Amino acid sequence: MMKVSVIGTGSWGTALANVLSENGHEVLMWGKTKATIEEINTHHTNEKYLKDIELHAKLAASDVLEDVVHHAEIIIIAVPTKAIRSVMQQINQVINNKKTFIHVSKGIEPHTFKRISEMITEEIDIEYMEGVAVLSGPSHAEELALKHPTTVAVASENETIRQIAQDIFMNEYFRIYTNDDLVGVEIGGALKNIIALAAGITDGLGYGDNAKAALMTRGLAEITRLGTRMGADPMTFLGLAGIGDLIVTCTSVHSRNWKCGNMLGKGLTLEEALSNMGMVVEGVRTTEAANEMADAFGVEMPITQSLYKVLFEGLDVHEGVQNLMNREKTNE
Ligand SMILES: NC(=O)C1=CN([C@@H]2O[C@H](COP(=O)(O)OP(=O)(O)OC[C@H]3O[C@@H](n4cnc5c(N)ncnc54)[C@H](OP(=O)(O)O)[C@@H]3O)[C@@H](O)[C@H]2O)C=CC1
Ligand SMILES: O=C(CO)COP(=O)(O)O
Repeated sequence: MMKVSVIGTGSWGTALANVLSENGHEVLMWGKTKATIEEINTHHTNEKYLKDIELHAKLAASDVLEDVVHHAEIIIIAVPTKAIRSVMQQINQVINNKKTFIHVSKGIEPHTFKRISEMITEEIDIEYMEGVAVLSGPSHAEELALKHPTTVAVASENETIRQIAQDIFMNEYFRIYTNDDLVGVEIGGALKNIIALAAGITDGLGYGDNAKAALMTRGLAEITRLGTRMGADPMTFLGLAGIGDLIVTCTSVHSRNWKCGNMLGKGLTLEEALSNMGMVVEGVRTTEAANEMADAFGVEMPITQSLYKVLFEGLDVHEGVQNLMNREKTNE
């Protein structure tokens, strides 16, 4: 059994830390909100993020980053993409030996187009970096916390790290597949959130399964186009981190991206929809990044580009759908 640290006490960090504790590892979580830390340590719950779930009795949390970083050689990073750089900079201030980072976040940084593993590598001094991996796939925290069968991929350029990640997480309800396509697994997890927002919008507008199936299929085509341009293996997008995660996020009642899109389809503004959520909706910022990337690399991404106009330029959602349907005739 191993010591593992988990950075982030939100829904995904808590669900994964709970699995690691269930698997017998000695887990210490870090979060910035004292009340959450106290609740985890005292009541073994995290009601804001994982309602009605009793956490493993040995799962512990702290708001002292230094203690959590020094606790283990394996560090799980589970904060929203927007917080990655600042959290990694704080970790770099207190780190004192080599660590393996396994991140579970789904996004791309606007303007720089950096993936999460690239941001982590940039922010941690090289002498403290053992390696980095991503864990991603169709997995809502709410279901994993209930021990419902869940499968994900873990990708790293380093085979030993892939195997360590597989070994620490895997159990009878959480099945981990290794994958050597770090770029593809990160890009698939990030870009599916854009399509889930769009699927939420068409559901909110009252369109049915035809529209959603169209978005998922044509969405996968544009994810694959941008992903391969970034160096991913196109086959990755037919796996858990591609189509698998696209299915779960576009069809699940748990998806924050789908829920946010649904509110937009029902007429709420982006600001209103986001303030109703209270949890991270990664797809909004990723749409900004992917829209810039589509322009910069000359990759055709009509769904992403229409959604960008809806989110950031005030395009009416009905018009967004009409624009997509009335594009130039083309081959599949
Ligand atoms: N939820 C899920 O089912 C899944 C989520 N993911 C991905 O995991 C990542 C995290 O998501 P999730 O756990 O759901 O998000 P939540 O919104 O549930 O929680 C976010 C967590 O990050 C913390 N946080 C936010 N900003 C900062 C900051 N600047 N510094 C330190 N901590 C910060 C929050 O702290 P506080 O509470 O103190 O504000 C909170 O603990 C996302 O990229 C998401 O896409 C991936 C698969 C499944
Ligand atoms: O990535 C996820 C499921 O695999 C979580 O999706 P949401 O952020 O839309 O809830």
